[in-house]
Amino acid sequence: MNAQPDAAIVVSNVTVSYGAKRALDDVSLTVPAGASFALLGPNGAGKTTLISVLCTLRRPDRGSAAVAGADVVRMPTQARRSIGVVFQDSSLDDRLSAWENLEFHGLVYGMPKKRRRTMIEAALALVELEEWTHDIVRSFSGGMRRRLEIARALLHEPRILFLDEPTVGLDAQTRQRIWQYLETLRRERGLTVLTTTHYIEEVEDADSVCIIDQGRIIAQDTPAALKERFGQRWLTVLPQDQEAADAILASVPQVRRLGAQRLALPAEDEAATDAFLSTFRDRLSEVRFQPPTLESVFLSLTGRELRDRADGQRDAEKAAGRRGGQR
Ligand SMILES: Nc1ncnc2c1ncn2[C@@H]1O[C@H](COP(=O)(O)OP(=O)(O)OP(=O)(O)O)[C@@H](O)[C@H]1O
Repeated sequence: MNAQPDAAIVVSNVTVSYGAKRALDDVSLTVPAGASFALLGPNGAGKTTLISVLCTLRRPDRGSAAVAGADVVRMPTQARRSIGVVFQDSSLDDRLSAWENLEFHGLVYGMPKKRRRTMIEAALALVELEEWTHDIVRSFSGGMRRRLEIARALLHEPRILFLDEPTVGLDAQTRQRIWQYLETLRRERGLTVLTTTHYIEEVEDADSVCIIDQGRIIAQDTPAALKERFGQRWLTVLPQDQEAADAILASVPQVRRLGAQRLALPAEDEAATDAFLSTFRDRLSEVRFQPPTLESVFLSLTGRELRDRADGQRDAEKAAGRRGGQR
């Protein structure tokens, strides 16, 4: 692997399989130091697997990866010291208080007592949990737990922070707050932040977005450049009934299904769009033009919507499993 001095993360041709299932297929990417980098992809794309490799939890079958200049296979201890991780599923001990959870983490990292104390206080202040310092985590809401996990991930002052779907199942306000903490950290401490998500709206402000699908990277650039290159205007329609949907699908080859009921067709060709609407308008109960979005980038690249119907259900299940009460 070529050393890249200003790169926080370098992944080179990484392949990982679980039995016959190839979760990552020849993945390469570079994340500059201090960047906010979003890994965007549907369920099962390989996002968690990539984070596991970068966190030294899973050895790649092929290829190599380095964080803050430390190869994750050859120098795992050094690699671990430079990263903080917020896993998809909560790994807090909910029988302990917020302070005790952080104290335990500080001990694991061999932080001396005085520094532990200072850092715990600072981390709890950052995520606005000082008031709940000595409360038992079991009584915390989903949002409070996530904030505490972020505080814990930062305790040993890592240079890189990995967050695997940090806002799944949280309400919009809490999600926004979490992104604010991360942005502050990045600006003030030069932290590199790699986040996985399937919430498109959350990656609009990232420096770089990497779209991953079925274990392969299919595009990587700034959100604006991705939209410019791959984004299309789409016309999405809701046929009045199944018969109308079947008629459209049979006669317009470029139409794609969107979820269970809606159909979409590229709207770049005005004449073709007008012809479509004059033929089918009476059989449609909803017509919408969509400007280029990252969602349309994903659709153009894969022929599928990023957020399928199962997602909402999955988010709700995750949230239910995670939430200890609402505050
Ligand atoms: N321990 C495992 N054993 C077998 N297959 C696995 C294992 N972990 C992941 N996979 C499979 O590897 C693929 C990639 O999974 P991964 O969890 O990395 O995706 P993801 O993008 O993080 O999805 P999600 O958002 O659902 O977590 C999926 O097809 C998944 O079913």
